[in-house]
Amino acid sequence: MSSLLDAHLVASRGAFTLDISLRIAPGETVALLGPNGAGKTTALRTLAGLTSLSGGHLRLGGRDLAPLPPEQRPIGVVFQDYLLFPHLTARDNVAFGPRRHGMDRKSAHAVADEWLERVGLSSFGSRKPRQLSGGQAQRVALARALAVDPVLLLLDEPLAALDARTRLETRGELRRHLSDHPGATLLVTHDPLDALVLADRLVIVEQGRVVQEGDAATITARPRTDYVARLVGLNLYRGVGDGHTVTVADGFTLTSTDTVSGDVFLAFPPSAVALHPDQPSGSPRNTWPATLADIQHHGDNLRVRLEGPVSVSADITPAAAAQLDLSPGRPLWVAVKATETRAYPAQ
Ligand SMILES: Nc1ncnc2c1ncn2[C@@H]1O[C@H](COP(=O)(O)OP(=O)(O)OP(=O)(O)O)[C@@H](O)[C@H]1O
Repeated sequence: MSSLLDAHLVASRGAFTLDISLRIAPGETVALLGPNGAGKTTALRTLAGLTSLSGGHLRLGGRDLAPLPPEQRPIGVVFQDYLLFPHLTARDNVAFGPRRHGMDRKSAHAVADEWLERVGLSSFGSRKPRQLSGGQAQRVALARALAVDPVLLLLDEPLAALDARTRLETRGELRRHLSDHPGATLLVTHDPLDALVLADRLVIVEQGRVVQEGDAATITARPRTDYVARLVGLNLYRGVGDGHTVTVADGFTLTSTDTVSGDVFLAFPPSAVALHPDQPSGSPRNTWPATLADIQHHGDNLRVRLEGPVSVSADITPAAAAQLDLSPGRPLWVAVKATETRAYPAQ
């Protein structure tokens, strides 16, 4: 599909340099994920025109946006700090965009009322921002960004301020809107669930560069950095492959049913790891001795971190934990079936 947004964003903020390419097709939602300080907000700011480009290009629907000031860009923005006009009511905040695009007051209010209803705030239209909770203000900001039918919609952690229940509802609501939205959408989020539910494609940035992009299934199956592996909850190792074995640390090899060679990654989920008090015998599995370093709750299970020739996370049930008598420093044996690992080229 041809791109609606075609951008190569190069910009500096202090010592930090952003240099990423982004393409988004009409109707497509792309999630931009990355650790703190990766450059996500800087990317949004360059798209919105709040930080200028020092290189690259920025085209939306074939039109060069780079020379345009923020207010002339056909872009709707919800920033993390969702600045609303403090002196305007919620309704007038949402009506502001349509009014600025030349709509008469009555029609703009009708559009605003419709959007306020969609975000569940129809009875809050006459309130000023200071009379709204953070979550309500965020939803007004969302309504305000959507009310102008933007060609490019930018969402910076749009659900972060909402409580769990409202977040669930609003996420579903947002998903419905995004699937109707003919424009391009860029969503910045720390929440992998938001990304998986809302986005068609993920772009992962670290230190101002794209480290991985693709659909959720591809990224989940084949993470390429520690950050991505943690994000999708996998153990990830880089090593040298030779047939079914991958040397991931000095003299330490793991076995996979995949066939690989050269520079490769090997990944498996914490649920694929079994822990034993003694060396397991007989089965053709990856086994090694390790020491328990940390235990945390993870849903109904426990996630255990072990140190050894490589560090590894394991998910175990509370019952198994009780049997193993887990305490920090406890020596254990780790076992991972070769069939549960995935090995794939790093390049
Ligand atoms: N005004 C500024 N002056 C100098 N450096 C800045 C400025 N704003 C941001 N930076 C730096 O730019 C880098 C990228 O910041 P940015 O806010 O884009 O990251 P982010 O991915 O959005 O992070 P977070 O997830 O924490 O919001 C960081 O190293 C940050 O310290």
